[in-house]
Amino acid sequence: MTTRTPLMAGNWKMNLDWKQALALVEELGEQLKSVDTTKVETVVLPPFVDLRTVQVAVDAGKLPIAYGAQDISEHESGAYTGEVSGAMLKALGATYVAVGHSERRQYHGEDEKVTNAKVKAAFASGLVPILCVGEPLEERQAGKHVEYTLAQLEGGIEGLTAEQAKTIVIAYEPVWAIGTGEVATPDDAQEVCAAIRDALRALHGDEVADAVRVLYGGSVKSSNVAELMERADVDGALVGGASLKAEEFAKIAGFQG
Ligand SMILES: O=C[C@H](O)COP(=O)(O)O
Repeated sequence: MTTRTPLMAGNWKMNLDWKQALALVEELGEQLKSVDTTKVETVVLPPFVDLRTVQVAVDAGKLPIAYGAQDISEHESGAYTGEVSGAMLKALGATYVAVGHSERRQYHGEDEKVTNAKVKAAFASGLVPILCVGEPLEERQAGKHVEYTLAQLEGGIEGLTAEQAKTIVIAYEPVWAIGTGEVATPDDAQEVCAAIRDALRALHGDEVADAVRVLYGGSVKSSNVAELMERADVDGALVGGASLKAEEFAKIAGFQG
C-alpha cells in the first residue's frame, strides 16, 4: 500500500457532450459523499469542450473533484489550428493534463520528442502532467516491457528539474490492457511501477522517487482496484471506461473502504 496520496484519474476520452459531462460530474459529486475524499484525490479528464461546464459544476457544488485535459499543445500560442494551450487550460482551473496517452502515440504519431515538449509546456503553464507510458503486446511477449516503458519515461522527462520531476505523475498503461478487459496482474503492475520509481531514483534521487505518484491503467474497475492498490509502488489508477459511470468511479476512488 502506498504512502503517497492515492490519485484516481478518470480519462473520459472522446465521450460525453457538455450536457452529459454535467450530469456525470454532478452525479460523481453525489457518489463521492460516501468516500473519504481526504484520503484520495479524484480527477476527471473530460474532452476540451466539456471543461468549462465541469469547472462551473465543480465550483458551484464545491465538489471534491480536480480536473484536467487529455492533451495539451506543445506551443505557447499562435497559428496552430486545432490546438489548445496550457495557458487556456490553466484559465479554466485545470490542474492536470494527460500527455502521451497510447492513443495519442498510436493515432497521432506522438513520440518522445513530442511528449517531452508537452510535459514542459504543462509545467510552463502551472499544470501537472500525467505522463503515460507502457508497452504494446509484442514488447511484453518479447520480455522487453520494462526496457520499452523506461525509454518512454526517460524521453518524456528529459531536461526536467528535480523540482518539476517531483510533482509529475506517471501512468503505466500496458497497451494490451487498455479497453480490452485484460487487466495486468498486480505483480505485472508492480514490476513496472517499481522499475519506473527506480529509474526516477537513478535520475533524480530519493526525494523525487519517493514523492512521484505512479498510476496503473488498463481495464481498472471497482472489482480489481483494491488488489492493485495493495502493491507498494502503485499509487492510483488511470481509468478509462469505468470512469464514465459515476457510481463505479466513486467506488474506485473509495477503494480503501
Ligand atoms: O486512460 C485510460 C486508459 O486508457 C485505460 O482505459 P480502460 O480503463 O478503458 O482500459
